[in-house]
Amino acid sequence: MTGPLLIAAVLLVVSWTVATAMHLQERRPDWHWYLTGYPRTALRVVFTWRKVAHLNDLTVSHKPNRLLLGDLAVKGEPLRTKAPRCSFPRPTPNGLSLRVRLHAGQTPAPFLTAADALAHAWRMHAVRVVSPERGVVVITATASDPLAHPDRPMGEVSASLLSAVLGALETGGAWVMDFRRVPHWLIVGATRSGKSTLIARVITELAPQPVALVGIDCKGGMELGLFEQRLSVLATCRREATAVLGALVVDMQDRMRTCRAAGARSIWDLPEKERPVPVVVIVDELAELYLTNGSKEQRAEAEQCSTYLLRLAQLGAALGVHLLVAGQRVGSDLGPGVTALRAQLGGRICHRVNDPATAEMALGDLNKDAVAVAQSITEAEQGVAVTTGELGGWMRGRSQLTTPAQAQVTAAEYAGMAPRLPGVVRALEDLEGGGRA
Ligand SMILES: Nc1ncnc2c1ncn2[C@@H]1O[C@H](COP(=O)(O)OP(=O)(O)OP(=O)(O)O)[C@@H](O)[C@H]1O
Repeated sequence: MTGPLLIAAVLLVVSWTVATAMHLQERRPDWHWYLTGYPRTALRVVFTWRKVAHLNDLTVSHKPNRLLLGDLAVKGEPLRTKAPRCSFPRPTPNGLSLRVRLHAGQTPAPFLTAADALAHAWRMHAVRVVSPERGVVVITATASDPLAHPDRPMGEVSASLLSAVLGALETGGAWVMDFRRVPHWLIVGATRSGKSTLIARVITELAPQPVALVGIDCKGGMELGLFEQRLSVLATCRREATAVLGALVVDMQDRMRTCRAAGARSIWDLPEKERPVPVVVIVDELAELYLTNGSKEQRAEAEQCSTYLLRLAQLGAALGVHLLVAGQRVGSDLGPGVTALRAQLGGRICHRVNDPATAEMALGDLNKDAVAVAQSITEAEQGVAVTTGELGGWMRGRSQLTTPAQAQVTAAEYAGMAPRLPGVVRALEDLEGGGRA
């Protein structure tokens, strides 16, 4: 009797364990990883490190080369290789990471080359190698592709003013655009790479917040027009854009005076009741603001527009005026103001690009490694981008797909939240009175 009972009990325990594991995997993939995948993989890394390092030329020779004659080791002493010391793998929500201390004479290059081999040896989805300081490389391995489910980033994200959860990063964590931390952002990418989807996502996230959204879409408002109900102002041609940006510069000067009178260094130091509403200016297709037909009038307008944008970028951070600028290209060929503007846009997001120069322009001045990674994004990877992170680092991320219809619904839902910007609206109305372009 005890035999069947025992079998039944074992079956019960096994099925309960399997059910719990499946539930965890579905609901809390990070816990599932910590409890099952991480211990196994950490041990695999520790026990295979020496061998893997040896096979991938990550070791140094223990004995000096003077014992070698051509390819032969003389004196019959076997050459002993020494793997660099690595820390015990630290768990991350979707993988693990370890620090490797290089031997004298070693460089991070062979570790970068060996990334694929390490991923295979450790049965991981991908391995990334960075060198945060001289003599050290950090190897980060991810167990599954978090970019396959950008709508399900792991870990908690605290919702804060002026921050938007865009999707997931390759670490599995949330990809957050926080304008309080990084005040201005540049988004580049070829056509159909995911720029508009990302903008739609940002607007969807900011719509419920007490933030004024100003749209500048010189393609006749075709993209940002979808969100018009939630926008405080929408400019649909360069003439309107110049008027709107000029009025924002005046508004910014008012803010400056308010701060000075209160002895505050930024609007965030002002008492809440006196604090002006933060503004995010969204520019879709930057090139439209700079391109001219060569006429004197158009060149003057483009120059004026560029000066206003630059001024907002230079002074806006502390005064609660933020820029989110998107375009297919941001080259100096658009005009001299573009390079200066780009330097002010500290946050960079680079989708798939058509030419290496665009990736270089978007990321090259901040991080050279990131340029090569951005260039490797394929056409099938819509929404995937390389984004700059903290301390000059970078990361791949994928935005959560937000369709125009979804964004439109959200914009309509929060239409009543759109703060009024009387000075800016007046500037646009004055222009209409004088005849729109
Ligand atoms: N994060 C994403 N996940 C899945 N699919 C995406 C994502 N982002 C974009 N796509 C797909 O790619 C298509 C093109 O995206 P989007 O319109 O955002 O590109 P774009 O860079 O703005 O192009 P254009 O410059 O021509 O306006 C979308 O219709 C959508 O199907």
